[in-house]
Amino acid sequence: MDKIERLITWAKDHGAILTSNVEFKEISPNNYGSVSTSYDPVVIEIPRSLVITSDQAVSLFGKESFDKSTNRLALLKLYLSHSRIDESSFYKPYIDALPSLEAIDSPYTWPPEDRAYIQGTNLGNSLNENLASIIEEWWYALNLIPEGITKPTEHFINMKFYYEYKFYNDTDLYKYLNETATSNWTAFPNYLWSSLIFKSRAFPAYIIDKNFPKNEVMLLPVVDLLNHSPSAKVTWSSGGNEEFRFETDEPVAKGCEIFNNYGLKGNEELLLAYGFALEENNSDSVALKIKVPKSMIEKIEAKGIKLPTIDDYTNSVLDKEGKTESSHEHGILFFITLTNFPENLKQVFEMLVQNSWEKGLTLRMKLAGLNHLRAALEVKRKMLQLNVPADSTRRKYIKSYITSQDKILSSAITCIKRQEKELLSQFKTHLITLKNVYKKDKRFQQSLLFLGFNDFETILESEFQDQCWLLWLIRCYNKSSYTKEPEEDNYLPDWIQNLFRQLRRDTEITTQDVLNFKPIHDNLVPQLISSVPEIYGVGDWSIGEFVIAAKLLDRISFVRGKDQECIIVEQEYQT
Ligand SMILES: C[S@@+](CC[C@H](N)C(=O)[O-])C[C@H]1O[C@@H](n2cnc3c(N)ncnc32)[C@H](O)[C@@H]1O
Repeated sequence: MDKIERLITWAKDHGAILTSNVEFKEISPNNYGSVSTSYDPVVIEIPRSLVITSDQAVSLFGKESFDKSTNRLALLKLYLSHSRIDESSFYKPYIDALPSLEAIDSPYTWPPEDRAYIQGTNLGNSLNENLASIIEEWWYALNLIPEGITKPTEHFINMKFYYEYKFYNDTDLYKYLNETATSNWTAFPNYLWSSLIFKSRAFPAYIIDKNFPKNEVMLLPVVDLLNHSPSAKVTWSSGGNEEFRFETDEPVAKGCEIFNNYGLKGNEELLLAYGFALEENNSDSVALKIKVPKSMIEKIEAKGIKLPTIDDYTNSVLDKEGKTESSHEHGILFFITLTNFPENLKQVFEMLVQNSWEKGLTLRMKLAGLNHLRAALEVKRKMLQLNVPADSTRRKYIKSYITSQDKILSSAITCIKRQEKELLSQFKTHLITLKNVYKKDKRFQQSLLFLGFNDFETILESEFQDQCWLLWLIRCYNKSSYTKEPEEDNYLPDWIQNLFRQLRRDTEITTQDVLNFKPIHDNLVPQLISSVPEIYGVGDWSIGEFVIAAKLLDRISFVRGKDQECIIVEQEYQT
């Protein structure tokens, strides 16, 4: 009799009730599940006596340890590790049928070459941090084991891991996590196994007993053999005897797998806690963490922008532990899905680019915000390694995870581009591109011939745009010196001249500013004065003007897209 048969027999012998169409089998190597043998609804009932709750851990470690503990689950996890060495355990048929750490195949235990594929993803980036928090929890639990409990002979060697793991490289860690005997129950790898068993198989305990706190979990033999389908319609309930009842809402066709529904889980959580990912997963999301100073959070909230709450975090592998609703002290965590691009994420970026001349929400803030956000998403997308060979089940899952992240990021970027395009066309008359300047300011255009720029493309090729902007802004400032220029030959908006003057008056130029801009000034001005004195030999063209021009450009423009095109925005600036 194999381990699954033994488990089912044990469960039935102790009161579990299964409809006759439920058959358990190995669906794929190491992956057990159930199929229906006839077109009928499925019901599985598990009596309370078969369920593992914290009550069992209390009976092993004593009530005192539990009362001392602020983390009851940690002791329950230790209980499960311990139960593997307990040959007389009532739950032995269940414990024996649980998958090994290797079979769960969480990224924690992958070999370094497979972990390398998820580098740059949220999952990859947070893996070591997540592992560290499980190690902390293990350490905490070890210290709660009462004196009277016999520990393995290697117990003190096990404890060394707590102090040494930080010095382990990926290969050391891989070896350590995969080579520890199950009998050594206090060793960290066995605690990790237990953690993953609870992550991937536990149910809320209050379903069978309302006295359990909402966050307490239980293990349900037999029902936890069902695999996950996000489209499965099932009901979990309990009758008067504290039994657990699983039922499918519809009949399951003969030969089809009987699925449970683990809830709305993204691929990141599925891969980390369950060791698999779904190719098509509507619940998938990309988490984006934005670090923002506390004062800015207050400013954002004062504007009425609603930031994500703790509920939004529960499905993420990032930032789960110990978060309070409004702290955001480690960053604000946003979730982007294929169908939902969060408005508040956009609003936060708009606030982040606000400058001291902007009081309300301006057009420049909207455009700059969108561009910064797009850049952040593009960086995230570039980090993804899409070329994972699908030559093993694990790599197939990795590929599904990464492909899905890429799809979500790409759709978010498209959404941003669309919103930007709409703004650009709606407010076209408020925007000044360098190309506009080059076209409209004929005098300026001609003066650039002396620097070797015969057309606008040459400016782009030589990456002279920034310097070009500075020259033109200073020319705007000096507008009053060009009274002899015919109006139609130049383009020097008064509003820019006014802002420049204002900034020139209000700004104290530092030595560092002068040092920064001296090379640009010295490289351009003497040559231009001698070649085009009617433009560059009149008005003010000192280093100070270059400093102010750069500061002004920064305040009245935004930088657009991959080409980093700078565009000036005409709007109300409150100087
Ligand atoms: C609650 S258990 C289900 C029983 C499990 N298959 C077993 O052999 O013990 C959850 C585990 O089943 C596997 N699993 C569940 N749903 C899956 C799916 N849709 N595709 C692939 N593996 C799945 C994963 O290994 C996951 O960690």
